[in-house]
Amino acid sequence: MIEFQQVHKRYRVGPNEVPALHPLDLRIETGEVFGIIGHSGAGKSTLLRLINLLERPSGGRVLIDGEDVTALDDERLRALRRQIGMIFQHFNLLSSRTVAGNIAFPLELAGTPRATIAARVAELIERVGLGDQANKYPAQLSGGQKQRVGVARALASGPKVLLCDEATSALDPETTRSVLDLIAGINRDLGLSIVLITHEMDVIRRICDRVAVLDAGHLVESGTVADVFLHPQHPTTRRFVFEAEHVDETEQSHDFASAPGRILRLTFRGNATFAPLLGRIARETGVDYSILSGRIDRIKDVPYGQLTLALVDGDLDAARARLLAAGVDVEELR
Ligand SMILES: Nc1ncnc2c1ncn2[C@@H]1O[C@H](COP(=O)(O)OP(=O)(O)OP(=O)(O)O)[C@@H](O)[C@H]1O
Repeated sequence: MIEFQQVHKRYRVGPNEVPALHPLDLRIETGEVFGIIGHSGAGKSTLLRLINLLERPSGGRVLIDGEDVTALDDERLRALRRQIGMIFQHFNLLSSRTVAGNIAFPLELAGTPRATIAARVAELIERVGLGDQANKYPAQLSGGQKQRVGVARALASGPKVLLCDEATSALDPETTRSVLDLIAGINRDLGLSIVLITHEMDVIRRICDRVAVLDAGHLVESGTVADVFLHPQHPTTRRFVFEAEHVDETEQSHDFASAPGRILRLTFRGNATFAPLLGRIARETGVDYSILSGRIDRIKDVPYGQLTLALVDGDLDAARARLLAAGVDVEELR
């Protein structure tokens, strides 16, 4: 478990101290995929780099499995860093070394015996799906392949935590999906805790269990991805969600203004997404409805549906009560 307790960070710029993170508390559970989302300059990299002490907090404590990492001496800090792998937006591979050589590098630095390195590298190359690329150089690889090397290198010393610093931001959408699937598989198979930072809600939606939203150095919202994604509270979170869904909030409220009756937003999760509820409840309660907007998608592996309806006639309160009883989240928009 990684815990931030009243952690804050200021950078010294010339004679001034500039705040990058205001005091925040955050807990990342062992084995989860935790996402941190925010716009450029929000403090995401700073927060991530406080975990392996690439940055030191200006105040507060960072605990890993109950141990205050800011109090570690150099030797124990080196040991801690071996427990924490990291991958980067621009891969940070050594261009003069092959795929195998890049993956072997941290093991060589740690003084691991040659035979052990060779076996471990072969296993990692298979693990990240680069079986036939071991002797290629980074310049001969695609972006997705380079990031697979980055992942293998980060896993080389058998870490408990993997930090991902905008790991897919330089990749096209299809490659992004395949690298995210690789990371999700590593979390599932090896039980590693994963902390990733991104400015894309789609990345969060695809692989994270929980998410924290940073805005100008403040932690403004956190929770399960389903709760935050389906019911965003803070304006910054709402912007991320609407952006991911290609929804223009102003246009939408204009459309809704001309719809008749009451307006409800229904959120279906899991199996309720595919249940034939609406037609039945409309018939039973005499309510008529028109669909103003809707989507069906997935959050990680769980399907969800979100529909905004304009409801007229019939017994609207009975319809609402039946939806609630069927496990549908109901929000009254008007
Ligand atoms: N080494 C540094 N010295 C001075 N200021 C810094 C330093 N690193 C970051 N900052 C400032 O701290 C704030 C947070 O930066 P940080 O890189 O953590 O944000 P970010 O959310 O990761 O942004 P981006 O997505 O652009 O990388 C920004 O205002 C940035 O300019």
